[in-house]
Amino acid sequence: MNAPAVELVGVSHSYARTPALQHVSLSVVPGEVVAVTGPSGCGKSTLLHVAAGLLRPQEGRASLLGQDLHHLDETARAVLRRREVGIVLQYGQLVPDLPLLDNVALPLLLDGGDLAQSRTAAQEALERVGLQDAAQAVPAEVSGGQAQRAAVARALITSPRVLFADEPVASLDPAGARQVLGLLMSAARLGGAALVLVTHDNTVAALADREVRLRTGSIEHEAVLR
Ligand SMILES: Nc1ncnc2c1ncn2[C@@H]1O[C@H](COP(=O)(O)OP(=O)(O)OP(=O)(O)O)[C@@H](O)[C@H]1O
Repeated sequence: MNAPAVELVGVSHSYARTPALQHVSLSVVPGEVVAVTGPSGCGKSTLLHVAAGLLRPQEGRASLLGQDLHHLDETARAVLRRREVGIVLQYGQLVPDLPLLDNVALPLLLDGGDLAQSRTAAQEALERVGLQDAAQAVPAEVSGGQAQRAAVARALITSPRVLFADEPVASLDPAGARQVLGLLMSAARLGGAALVLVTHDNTVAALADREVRLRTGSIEHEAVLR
């Protein structure tokens, strides 16, 4: 059995008085695609933020690639995320002042990558999401769907071992959604990345190996799909 790439054990978290997650445990092995589903407000995004080390839960443990996130300081967590993890959050999260090319190159540049090589890799990544002609546009000059595709290109540029995607195709048309899902799925199926896909869309969830359905912060149902 493969060691889990993503692991949550007994995670609970509340915002002020709103409980968002209660005693959630989940592991995802390399190459596995897990869809996290459930109604609005059930805790999907909170789960993803905890699993990616963006939010420290009040109870329980979260590990990435065998490293307990509780034992890493903020800098070490950021380095682990930058090198090994790709994250696509719900609303793009691009740097407003940078052209898409440099937004996508950023994970390589922050890790000391050569500027020209990083930009070449970013241009190739933009081509894979159909944005080769928008490389010099800043995020405010492109549509929501284009910004979302750029965020996917940025998440994939380091060939991460773990991918988290929060509604990655919600703002895309059917062709764009197929393209982006194809890239994320092949990072898992061919590249061996563990992929956690938050979605409210049953047709997207049906592509996963396993579906984990949340309800009011707890796992209500788990189904092996393939
Ligand atoms: N920053 C925050 N401050 C206060 N409450 C929050 C915060 N973020 C989330 N919540 C609350 O925590 C609960 C879980 O929210 P979360 O965003 O994880 O759910 P979700 O399933 O991802 O929702 P959606 O599908 O609408 O994005 C909800 O009741 C939400 O209102």
